[in-house]
Amino acid sequence: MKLFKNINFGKLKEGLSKTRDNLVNKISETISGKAKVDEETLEELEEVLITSDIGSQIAEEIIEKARALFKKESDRSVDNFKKIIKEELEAVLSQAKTNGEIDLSQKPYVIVIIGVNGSGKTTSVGKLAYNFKRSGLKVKIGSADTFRAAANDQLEIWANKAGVDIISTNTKEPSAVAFDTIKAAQKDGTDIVIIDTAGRLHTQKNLMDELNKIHRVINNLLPYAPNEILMVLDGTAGQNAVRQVEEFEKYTKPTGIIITKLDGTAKGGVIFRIISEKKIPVKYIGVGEGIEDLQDFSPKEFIEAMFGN
Ligand SMILES: Nc1nc2c(ncn2[C@@H]2O[C@H](COP(=O)(O)OP(=O)(O)OP(=O)(O)O)[C@@H](O)[C@H]2O)c(=O)[nH]1
Repeated sequence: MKLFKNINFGKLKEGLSKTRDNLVNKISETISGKAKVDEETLEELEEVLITSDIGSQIAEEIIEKARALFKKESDRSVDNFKKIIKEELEAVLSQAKTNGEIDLSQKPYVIVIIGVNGSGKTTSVGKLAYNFKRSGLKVKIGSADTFRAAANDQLEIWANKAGVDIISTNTKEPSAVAFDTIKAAQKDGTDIVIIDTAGRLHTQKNLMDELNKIHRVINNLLPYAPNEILMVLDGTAGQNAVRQVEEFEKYTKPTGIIITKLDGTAKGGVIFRIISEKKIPVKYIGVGEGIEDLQDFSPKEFIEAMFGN
């Protein structure tokens, strides 16, 4: 089923302003006043790209591509360079693209949300539930963050705001909450179940193992599930976000990524590294604290918003 697409271009552009300053505006400064992009300028540009958060590998590839194209085309104008870099960055983001559809042939469709503490999991669950509800789907949230009492209250507030059901048996263990939520969903024909989990670090082996237990319990009830394991990454963590994915991958297999807090950070360039190195699709991006501020991720719109056209 094709879902309602939540992309507010103005908000996206505003949210990416610091990342734009750090990347696009620095590129513009380096080439401004120059009629042509010569070899010396290309080297300066490589430096700018490397010091942004896109990572040195992508930076080098872009400069190599520009160099090769300039040799062939002889159009060394600043505009042509900007065109090349836009196309290259969009190609990086398109490496792990999704069609934005979900398969409801078997219900409920189950999404498990994972990530380190404070990355924005609970907030993203609330926003996701709201987006799904707007697509006309019946949604149920399972509050399997049974470690932090406040997390439950927080999630209940979000569920109320989104107007969806929540199962929060906070005296139980997380996998039992997942069990109860799916049972309840089967009973009342819920389309989508979203399971929130407690924040954890890869060093907490027992908590990491618990993720597998939640997975097993869901899979025992529904052999096709979970349909999605979405890892939430705090965009302000920059390069650290890539390491977090690698550490979690030792225990579980994230099928998609949500990058939060892209508003207010200059480090949004990390999205390029995540996609190019991990080849895991970025499904949603958080650009604010409000319920409408979880947007669908689209490479084209993201690049247009970054370059500010
Ligand atoms: N500006 C901004 N803030 C966000 C965004 N997403 C989450 N936050 C804020 O980040 C903080 C942490 O969010 P939570 O959703 O509580 O994070 P969590 O991962 O559930 O935290 P734990 O349960 O402690 O692991 C809150 O203050 C949120 O308002 C976003 O996209 N933009």
